[in-house]
Amino acid sequence: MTVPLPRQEDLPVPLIDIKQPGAAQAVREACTQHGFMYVANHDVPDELVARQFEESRKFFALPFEEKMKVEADSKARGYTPLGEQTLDPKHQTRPDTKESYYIWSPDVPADSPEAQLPLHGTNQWPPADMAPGFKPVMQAYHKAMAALSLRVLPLIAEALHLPREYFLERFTNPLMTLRPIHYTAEESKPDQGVLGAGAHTDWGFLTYLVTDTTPGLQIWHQGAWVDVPPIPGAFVCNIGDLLQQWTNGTFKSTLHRVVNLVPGRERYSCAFFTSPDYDAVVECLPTCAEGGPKFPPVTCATYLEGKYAATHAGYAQKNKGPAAEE
Ligand SMILES: O=C(O)CCC(=O)C(=O)O
Ligand SMILES: [Fe+2]
Repeated sequence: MTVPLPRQEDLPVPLIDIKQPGAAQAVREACTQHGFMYVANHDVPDELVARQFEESRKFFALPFEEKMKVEADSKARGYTPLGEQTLDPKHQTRPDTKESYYIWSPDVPADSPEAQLPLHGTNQWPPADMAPGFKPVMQAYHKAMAALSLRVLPLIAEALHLPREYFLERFTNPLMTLRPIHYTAEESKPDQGVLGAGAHTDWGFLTYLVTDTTPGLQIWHQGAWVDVPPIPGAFVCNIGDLLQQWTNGTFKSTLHRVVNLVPGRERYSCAFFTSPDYDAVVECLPTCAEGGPKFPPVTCATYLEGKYAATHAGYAQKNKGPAAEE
């Protein structure tokens, strides 16, 4: 770690060294009280994080027509332009002021049977002459993040008083999505429905977020929006809806949003969304059953597809029945 970590009392959510003894209990407290934590001592090299940002900046700086050559397809792989996503349609007057790029695993050949499944397909990459470093760096970053998220699973299981391998058995071919994001310099006006990213909860199991030094992430905590600034060397990690449902609401999938309060300043972040196997059934865990199940069982597939269709205009358009593209 190159920069010393801040003191816990100066932070809005717990900072957890995932190798420290007692980490599972600290995770439990963070996930039940905040739904968010900072994850430190994660072994993803700072240098790889920095290279990810370099490639992200270079890609998003390309001309619009070039980026649109790899526009996200019906499997949500590729570039989503400004205006394509509205995370909180009820309260936003305009789409999120951001553009992004989705890179997934599983990444399967287009002619394989797996590619017929929703949300399964082949990653798209910008041509090498347009963005030479993008593919190798994003692939390396995806690999490092996938490895980290599998290392964290036993800790989550322990925090829930489950056998340590419980989630690993349900993450044999998991859906994991890397999403570099670029927010424009436009100032957000939350009371007028203009935001970098509208208020939302994440949909999957756990999300690992890294941001350039620009603040903007806010979480809804005890009736107020609270800033969660980036910490160099740590990921912001939050619970998604699937883990909330799995834990019967014990772990919170917390509402959050992105606001640009510094007009004229762009922002780059990169989210790594983790979810279990496509066909994993998410239903009340035995250790969280007190009071009876609060959510009906759902498969990972059904839940995620619904969310893509509800918030991504491009995804909805490309999947709207037999006449749709592809
Ligand atoms: O960019 C950020 O700080 C947050 C992004 C986010 O919440 C998301 O993509 O789900
Ligand atoms: Fe989010």
